[in-house]
Amino acid sequence: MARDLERAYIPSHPKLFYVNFKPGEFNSGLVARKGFATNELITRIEGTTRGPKAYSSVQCGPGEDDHIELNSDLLYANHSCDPNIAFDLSSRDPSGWHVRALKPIATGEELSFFYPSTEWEMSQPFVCQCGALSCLREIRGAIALGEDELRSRGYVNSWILEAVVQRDAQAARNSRNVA
Ligand SMILES: C[S@@+](CC[C@H](N)C(=O)[O-])C[C@H]1O[C@@H](n2cnc3c(N)ncnc32)[C@H](O)[C@@H]1O
Repeated sequence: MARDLERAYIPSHPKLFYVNFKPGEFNSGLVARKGFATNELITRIEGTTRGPKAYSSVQCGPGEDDHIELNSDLLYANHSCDPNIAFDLSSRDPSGWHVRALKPIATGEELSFFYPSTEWEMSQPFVCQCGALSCLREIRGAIALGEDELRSRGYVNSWILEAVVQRDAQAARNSRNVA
């Protein structure tokens, strides 16, 4: 399958990054074609379409229907527990959605973001192979994480933080009611 995709591949952002196709399912990744400085805008997130939640979609808000397909090489950005880019979709105006660097990135480095920073509950949870010292191992989405854990990964979209705060406040109310 990766072979067929590779044969038909037309880079969407040829000056910024490319897809490193690897054999097998879900093994490919996105690689920087140039260096980026911390906080540098890498690209705006444009040309997206709304769709159902899927392994390929990115959550763009708190609603059930707030999922987009990226329709570009950004699809191949893998998850890392120690990410070097952020998918920032917190703006109410989609023209403000963008990808930026969270740390200095060298040419040839893989670009990866922290999936729970956009996803409340992954459609396809997986065992993480990012290799980071701080690896969480099982990636299920923000639903499985505490606020501090989320905040420690560089960037979290606003509606994810709000959902975590609401969940924790509800849990605190419930435990007070039981006591
Ligand atoms: C949107 S795709 C990312 C591109 C994918 N690697 C590919 O080749 O199509 C998301 C899927 O990639 C895989 N993936 C992404 N990051 C991963 C990681 N850190 N460890 C293991 N699998 C990962 C998972 O199967 C996940 O459902």
